[in-house]
Amino acid sequence: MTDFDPGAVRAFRFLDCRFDADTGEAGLDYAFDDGPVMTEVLRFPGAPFALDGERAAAVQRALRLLHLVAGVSYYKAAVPAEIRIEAYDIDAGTAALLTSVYENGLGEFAYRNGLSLRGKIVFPARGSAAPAPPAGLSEHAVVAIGGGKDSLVSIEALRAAGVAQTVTWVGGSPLIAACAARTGLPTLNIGRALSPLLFDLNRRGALNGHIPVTAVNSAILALAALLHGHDQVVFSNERSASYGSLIPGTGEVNHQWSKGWEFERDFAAHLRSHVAADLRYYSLLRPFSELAVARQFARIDHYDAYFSSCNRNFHLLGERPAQRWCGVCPKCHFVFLALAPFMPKPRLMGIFGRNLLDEADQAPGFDALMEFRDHKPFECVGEGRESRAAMELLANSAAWREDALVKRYSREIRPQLDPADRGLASLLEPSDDHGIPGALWERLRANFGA
Ligand SMILES: CC(=O)N[C@H]1[C@@H](OP(=O)(O)OP(=O)(O)OC[C@H]2O[C@@H](n3ccc(=O)[nH]c3=O)[C@H](O)[C@@H]2O)O[C@H](CO)[C@@H](O)[C@@H]1O[C@H](C)C(=O)N[C@@H](C)C(=O)N[C@@H](CCC(=O)O)C(=O)O
Ligand SMILES: Nc1ncnc2c1ncn2[C@@H]1O[C@H](COP(=O)(O)OP(=O)(O)OP(=O)(O)O)[C@@H](O)[C@H]1O
Repeated sequence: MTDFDPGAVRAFRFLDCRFDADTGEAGLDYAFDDGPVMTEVLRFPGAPFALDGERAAAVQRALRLLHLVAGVSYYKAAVPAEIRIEAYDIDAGTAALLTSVYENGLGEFAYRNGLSLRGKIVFPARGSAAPAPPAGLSEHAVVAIGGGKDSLVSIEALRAAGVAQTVTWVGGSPLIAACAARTGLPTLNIGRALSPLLFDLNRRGALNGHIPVTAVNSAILALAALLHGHDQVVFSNERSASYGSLIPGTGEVNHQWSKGWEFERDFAAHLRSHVAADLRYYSLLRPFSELAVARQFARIDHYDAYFSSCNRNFHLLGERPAQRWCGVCPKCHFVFLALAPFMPKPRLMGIFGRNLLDEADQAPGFDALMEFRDHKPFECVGEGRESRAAMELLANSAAWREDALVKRYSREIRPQLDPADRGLASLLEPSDDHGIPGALWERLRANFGA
């Protein structure tokens, strides 16, 4: 049935949002024109919450920010020309942040749907906002866990640095729950249910595509931190996430824009200025490349039988893979390639249950990672130069050089590359763009050394 016509919708409406401190349940309401109310529901464990004074006010501001950011899932179903915010006003700074999140975060969605959204997403701003005061938060990290290698590297780095942390995730993934339990640390699992009406619209002809899910999770964790009186939200987005896929004729399209530095910098500044002056948001892995993070992950084997970076595990609806690693998607290809230079071969094959680099029919997947005759896939994978550098290391390794795809690289791809295009050293150097607190950064830098 395709009876929903996105082109006929005039306005997307942010109706209202509410939080019940006795139950820990939040409701976020949206609608198209005069259509039914679409409600997203979040459940924050730990209720009842005793909130008063500045912390109660900060929670209310964080709730509104979440309402505005999470609206992207619903807005994208029709991308109408008008946006209305009906229960409260936002200032120009908030409107600018949201325009950036919607325009950039829906970049892949727009490209795949043949739409041009630049300059067309207008959040109505009214009035001004006073700078947010501190909310009396205590030093404690709410650290996001996604079930893959990156957040586990951060969790272990925070543990080594002696930072108190609660391992936190959104949604009902059993895989993430198992990884979180394996850390042996305090955990927090936040429930999130999208409105069933959205899935109904999808079946009836709505526009669909990728949304900036890390922006949504960031807003959820910011609210969780305030509810628990914690002063920092820590993500594990690496430097490579700031670089998109280069599409001939279109330019750069970044699947993981909300994992990039631009989003992190702007969102962190917004939380401090508009939500609570003492709430920090940063990515612990921001200065590092995917390869530097993979090298760090290879130094511990505590999670080998638990983690997975394969996104096929994380669908809300439908099938999940029988194994933790499907072995054929871009994330499986990339993580196998990135870990191979830093892990004993039997260990890596034990994790994946197979040797992806000896499967000749998987050549197109690895070619795309290296940006050879294809663009980098729309997935959370490293830069092309990282994949080339990893393959170069394997081509020089007795353990790997006879495997089908490594041999093919040496024979067909390597001769076409400039040596500067396949070097490792510069990729392991940390960069300066990050928001990690000073003392922690010094310890982390030492911990990540060669
Ligand atoms: C797991 C996954 O990759 N899902 C993407 C997929 O969704 P699909 O239709 O196959 O199924 P479901 O995940 O079950 O979702 C059902 C529909 O629900 C809507 N929806 C879902 C989550 C949400 O937050 N908002 C939503 O509106 C949507 O209409 C779904 O069809 O394809 C979708 C369309 O391309 C993607 O939007 C789904 O991506 C999820 C939001 C997701 O969690 N993806 C992460 C695994 C992911 O891509 N992470 C990125 C981070 C990128 C970023 O910008 O933050 C990464 O690791 O690189
Ligand atoms: N369900 C979730 N709830 C909260 N945070 C999440 C969730 N899924 C992912 N994240 C966080 O989003 C960021 C990006 O996720 P990403 O999948 O890249 O990381 P990962 O799962 O730790 O590692 P990998 O890159 O190996 O998959 C990480 O900080 C991760 O902790």
